[in-house]
Amino acid sequence: MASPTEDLSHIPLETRSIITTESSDGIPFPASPIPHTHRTWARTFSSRPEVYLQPSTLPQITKITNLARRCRRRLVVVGSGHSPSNLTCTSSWMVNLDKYSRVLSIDPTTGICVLQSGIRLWQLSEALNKEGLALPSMGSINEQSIAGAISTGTHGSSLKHGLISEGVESLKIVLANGEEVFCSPTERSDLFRAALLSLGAIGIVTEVTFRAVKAFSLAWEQSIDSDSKLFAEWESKLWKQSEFVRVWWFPYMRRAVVWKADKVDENDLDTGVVKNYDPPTSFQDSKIGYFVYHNLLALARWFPRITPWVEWFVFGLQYGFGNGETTTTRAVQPSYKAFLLNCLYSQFVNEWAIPLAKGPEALQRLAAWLHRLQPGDEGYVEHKIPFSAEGLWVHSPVEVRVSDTTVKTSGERGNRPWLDITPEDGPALYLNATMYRPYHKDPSYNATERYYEAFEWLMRDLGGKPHWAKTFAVTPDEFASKQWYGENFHQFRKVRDEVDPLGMFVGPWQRKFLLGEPAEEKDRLALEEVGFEQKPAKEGGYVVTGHQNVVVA
Ligand SMILES: Cc1cc2nc3c(=O)[nH]c(=O)nc-3n(C[C@H](O)[C@H](O)[C@H](O)COP(=O)(O)OP(=O)(O)OC[C@H]3O[C@@H](n4cnc5c(N)ncnc54)[C@H](O)[C@@H]3O)c2cc1C
Ligand SMILES: O=C1O[C@H](CO)C(O)=C1O
Repeated sequence: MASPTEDLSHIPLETRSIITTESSDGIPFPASPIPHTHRTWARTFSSRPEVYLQPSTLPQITKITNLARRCRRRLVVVGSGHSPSNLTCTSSWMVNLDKYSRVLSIDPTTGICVLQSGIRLWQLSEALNKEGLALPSMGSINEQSIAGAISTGTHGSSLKHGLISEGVESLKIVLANGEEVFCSPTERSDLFRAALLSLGAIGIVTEVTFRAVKAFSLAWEQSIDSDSKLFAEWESKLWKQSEFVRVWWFPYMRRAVVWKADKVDENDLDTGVVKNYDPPTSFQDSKIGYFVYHNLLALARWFPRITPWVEWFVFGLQYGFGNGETTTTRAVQPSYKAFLLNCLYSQFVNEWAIPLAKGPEALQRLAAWLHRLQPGDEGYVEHKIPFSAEGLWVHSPVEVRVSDTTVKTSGERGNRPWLDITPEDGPALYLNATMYRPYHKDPSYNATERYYEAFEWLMRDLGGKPHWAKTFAVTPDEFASKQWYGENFHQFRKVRDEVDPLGMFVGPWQRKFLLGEPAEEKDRLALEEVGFEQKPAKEGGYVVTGHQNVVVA
């Protein structure tokens, strides 16, 4: 690494001179020599950090933290930038751990692996597979860093599993004072429960000890059928029929795809009784299907009324126009492949967790609202949503998934994140309302805002809480309210304030949703970043700009 003064000509002189003075220790300050533009996966937000850092050693991470304090800068750690909100945006210092991503050890017998926290889930899956191991459960993609997936409460879909973070045995985290500390369910468990879902507000998670499971293949099948069948089987069978079950619901067709998967017996695979095979290429996985759907979505920006027809046409080609057995697709794939979903285009996603039993009511009320059903209409239920759906057309599917965080995690065991959004006393249902942004252009006629306003109203009415990573319009008071997190929210705050009293890991997102606005400007934290301004970007989405707090208490 060349001398910081040569490399960092794009950063303010004042900061540069501190960095230079502190650089006689021989530890490189791993900053990008050129300005970096950070973009979220969906390109909904971008920002220009003052410095972009990719450390590859612990001393470098420690040095960054110490220098950020000296230079009075906020630090943001970014994984793969897959969180859809402006959570990872900053004009201050951004740290990415793609070069701090080694597997430090794997024990094939116990499944315990020790990981540098920047490792992406696809890299981890590859490394585990070589040792005959796998992740116990996964969400729809494998691009996330392990730390990023943990930090927002990422989940898959299974009643036998909770959040991805339930496999975490212990963590190491570099705190704002530059020290790396260890935490686990039995050592500093308050810190552990905060760091397990930290939204970047606690420190830099540097090392993750994770319990993997024996590698497995999944025999999966999916069929499309009427949603009334789904509701009829909800309690008795739907979510219990296989270890992994996920559903995609199509509100205009009133149909749903059920995907279910079970582990294949190891002996059957070894002896060749069962063989891995991929499913046929689906419409949306083909170049033509991808292109056709993208353009139909673009057309629907101008002619939203065609949206139900687009849904029928595209998903008919994708899953079949009939119902039931004739639409079934099957495959047997290694787990790291079977879980993956083609997420297609830039999108907004608004996802909430509600108690599982409320699922049929949620979907029936949402359908009644979207279809503007009147008493006497087939499928009518009273939706009670106090907003109009007149002239509103929305995209599909709504992703319908489950988890049960009560099986392996709890406060008593010391491994339930303080900010876990799922019920503490039973299984959770996640509803994820997707709105695509064809060619990075938002749907027209305020469709997203209107849809999400109603969707969120309904989710609240059913006792839900929003997924931390995604889009939501929630007031800070709601997060801090008794009904939502009880004491847990305050426990998180207490730990946070103790380990980061100067606000090195606080930006406008954390301020708004986790800390709440201070009574007076002088009460802001010395290192926090403030004042996000969002301006429309030429490429679509928003450019986010913030600045360091200058009012030092
Ligand atoms: C296409 C797509 C599919 C998705 N599928 C699912 C799904 O199936 N289920 C689900 O629950 N979610 C899903 N998500 C959401 C996704 O899993 C989360 O947003 C996850 O946090 C992304 O990981 P990341 O590495 O990109 O983290 P980022 O988005 O970069 O960061 C997320 C948070 O983690 C913090 N962070 C990252 N690294 C560290 C670290 N080392 N130390 C401390 N804090 C850190 C960041 O500061 C930030 O607050 C999906 C998102 C997309 C775009
Ligand atoms: O946020 C998410 O995006 C995909 C859906 O496209 C998914 O499964 C999420 O969760």
